[in-house]
Amino acid sequence: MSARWIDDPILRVDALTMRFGGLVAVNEVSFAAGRGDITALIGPNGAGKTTLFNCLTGFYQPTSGRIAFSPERLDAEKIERLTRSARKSDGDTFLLERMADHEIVRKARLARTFQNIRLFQGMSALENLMIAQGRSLSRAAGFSVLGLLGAPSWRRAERAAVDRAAGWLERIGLTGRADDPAGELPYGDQRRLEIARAMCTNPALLCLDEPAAGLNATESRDLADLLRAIRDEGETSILLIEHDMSVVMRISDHVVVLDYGQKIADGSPVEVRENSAVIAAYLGVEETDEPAAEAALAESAKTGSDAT
Ligand SMILES: Nc1ncnc2c1ncn2[C@@H]1O[C@H](COP(=O)(O)OP(=O)(O)OP(=O)(O)O)[C@@H](O)[C@H]1O
Repeated sequence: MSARWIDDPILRVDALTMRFGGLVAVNEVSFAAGRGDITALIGPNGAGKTTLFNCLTGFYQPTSGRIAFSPERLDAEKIERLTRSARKSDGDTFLLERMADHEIVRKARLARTFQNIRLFQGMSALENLMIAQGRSLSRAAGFSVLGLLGAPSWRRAERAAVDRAAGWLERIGLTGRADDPAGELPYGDQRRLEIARAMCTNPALLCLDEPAAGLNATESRDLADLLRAIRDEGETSILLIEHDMSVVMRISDHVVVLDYGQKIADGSPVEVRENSAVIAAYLGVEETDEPAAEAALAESAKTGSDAT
């Protein structure tokens, strides 16, 4: 079967391990995420999902392993050459485990959101989206005050930043609340604003840590629609951690399952849903109780049957 995560990965994780003292939170995990795909990382509590995310986005320095990423094209030979050198990148190919978090955001174009909302609560919705673009605005000004005062490139960049922010506010239905403090928006709106903020950095890969957490059924459905639309526009691939199986099954092209720090399954949503190890581990039941577990998984994913 042809799959983008095999034929055209944007991200390849090889034998990634993260230890905290004696605890192995992520144990020799390998997988790829397809360019243009929505890839879901699932697993029971404590499986190592957030730790893996933190390694991808430079919050943790992994104990060992390699994380190769390219917004354009992952080339195996280039990755091997890069691995043998001490360099962090070669053109548009990056080894993320060698990079700091700010470099990963800026140079490799990965953006992430967190389990807990991290908006600037006292700033307006619009300001949150403008701040996300601060770096490209500073670059347009040549990182100088004189640039701010005179450069046409700054004015063009500022216009583009405002347009982008306004476009995202409209898209997430918050135009009317552009000037309201982010912290006063309903929870579901804050979640979508966080995604919009990440999208304002023009990411090649958007990493979302439990974006549906705390959302009601309607908000979850809106979120799924938003993520599918982002994917379908073709500029941004998505990697998400999610416990809500209805969202996972509805939108994912590819699902990777962790349990106790190890990968136990990797495939299409249907393949993973029918995998007995996943049924047993993800639902935390004994293998002998698999029929009951399978029924429960099918129930939790039943609203995902409209997968595209
Ligand atoms: N900074 C840390 N120091 C020590 N142990 C940690 C640290 N971060 C995570 N762990 C441990 O690593 C393991 C994996 O945790 P992690 O948060 O990655 O799991 P998870 O799959 O994201 O879980 P959840 O779904 O509950 O968020 C857990 O046993 C956790 O206690």
